[in-house]
Amino acid sequence: MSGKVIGVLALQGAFIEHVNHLERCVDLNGGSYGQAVSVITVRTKEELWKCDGLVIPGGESTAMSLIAQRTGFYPDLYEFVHNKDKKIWGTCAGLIFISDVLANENTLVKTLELLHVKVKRNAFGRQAQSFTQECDFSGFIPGCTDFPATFIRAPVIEEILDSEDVKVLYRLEREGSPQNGLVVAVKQGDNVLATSFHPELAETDLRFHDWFIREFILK
Ligand SMILES: NC(=O)CC[C@H](N)C(=O)O
Repeated sequence: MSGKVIGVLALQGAFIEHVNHLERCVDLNGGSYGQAVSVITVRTKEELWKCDGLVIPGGESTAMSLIAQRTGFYPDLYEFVHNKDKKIWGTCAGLIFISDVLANENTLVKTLELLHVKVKRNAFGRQAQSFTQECDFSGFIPGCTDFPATFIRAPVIEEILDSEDVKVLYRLEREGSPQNGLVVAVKQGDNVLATSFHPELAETDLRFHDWFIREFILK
């Protein structure tokens, strides 16, 4: 099949927002992608193996992990994300689900052991402590100085376990945060991206998803 296929894992959580954002990118910018890009939801292994990349959305990592195990989907997911030719992006619960080690609340989450980091779940507190903060991502997304990043019961990356392979993309500064900020976006090798926040909730702002398509899917 010609062109690239992006899958959005649809077992649980905020997958439809990712699908909408990716489809809008293709509608608006597809002409400059140089090849066809299509977007599908993924619930089965047949759908999964059609994909060149997989977005693992926010939601509840406990539920996502349990559903993957109970439906027998976990082994294929594990194999897929560990294939270095596949481009993987975990947001929020998705970040938790792909990480190696959880610092807390870890009993019910069997992770995919892909991203070499230690993650703290619900690092900013409960739902009521959710927030949107304008972030300067121009260090990795050219010209993107003012992205509205939404954090909902978000995790933070407490420790990078393999500093050769994992590069910090963004450190968030919040009141009370350590001097050099909280790690909320990383890249591992050239095929894995993880963000604590939800770019798919930035209503009309497609810059993050467009960057993901160009820098990961099309490379
Ligand atoms: N918005 C989210 O994805 C929240 C993640 C959730 N707190 C978890 O631990 O899985």
